[in-house]
Amino acid sequence: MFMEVKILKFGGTSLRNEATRKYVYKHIFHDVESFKLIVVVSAMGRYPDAYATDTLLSMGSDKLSSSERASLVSMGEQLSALRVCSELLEMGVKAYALPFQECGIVTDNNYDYAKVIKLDNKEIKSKLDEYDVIVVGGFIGINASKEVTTLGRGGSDYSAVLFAKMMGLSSVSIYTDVDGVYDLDPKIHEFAVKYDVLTYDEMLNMKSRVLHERCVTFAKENHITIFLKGTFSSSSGTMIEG
Ligand SMILES: Nc1ncnc2c1ncn2[C@@H]1O[C@H](COP(=O)(O)OP(=O)(O)O)[C@@H](O)[C@H]1O
Ligand SMILES: N[C@@H](CC(=O)OP(=O)(O)O)C(=O)O
Repeated sequence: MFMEVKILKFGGTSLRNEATRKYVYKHIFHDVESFKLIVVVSAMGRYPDAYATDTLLSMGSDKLSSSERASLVSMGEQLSALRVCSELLEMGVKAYALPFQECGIVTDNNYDYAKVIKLDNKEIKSKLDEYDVIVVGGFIGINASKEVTTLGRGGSDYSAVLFAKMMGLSSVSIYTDVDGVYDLDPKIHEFAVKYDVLTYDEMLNMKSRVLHERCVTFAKENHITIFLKGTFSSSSGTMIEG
């Protein structure tokens, strides 16, 4: 039976521990009924959590080359994908953790803030024929020599829209620890007001860290609607489009 593909991205704050990942799996279980899923994951948690990006960075010397630093830091996303995949398999879901070499996001050699030069869906498409859920680390790409590169801090949001483009999809769902985009950071401002809908330009002008700038710019250029939703909430979130 043909099933449409859907992309869900979960940030590090949603993947921090078993309790938070229970909410992640609720969303996956809901959508896997009707779609084949590409689940884009960030590294689990924040510093000093064991495998968070800044924890990994703190283990590396300044003397590492940028390629070595990309290898080190990408391990957070790789571990996260393998852990989420393992937990899904234990729950009976036909899941596969896509290795970074198969991600199809081909970049230049700027290891810290790589520029995407090609999107190749061959590997992911063939795995989607076989599995119901493909779990893939966000924030990472590969260069022409199949070395790992990174897309810039916070770049997993960008990965989500890159996979949408790669698969010819017109929307992505990005889940985070707040239930939408607000006029001010809702964690700091008690009376912040949530937007139901925003244009790409309104989102870019806010300069908020809730979505990576590269993600919104790419979505705008490629007409990809972003649904920003709360992992721990059932509200409809914020829709970002034209
Ligand atoms: N205008 C805003 N609306 C919503 N969240 C915002 C805003 N400005 C800043 N934030 C912050 O963005 C955070 C989500 O981004 P981030 O920490 O990168 O999450 P994730 O781990 O899901 O990638 C929220 O916890 C919130 O504190
Ligand atoms: N883990 C990377 C990439 C990322 O996008 O993470 P998050 O989705 O948790 O903000 C970082 O911290 O930069």
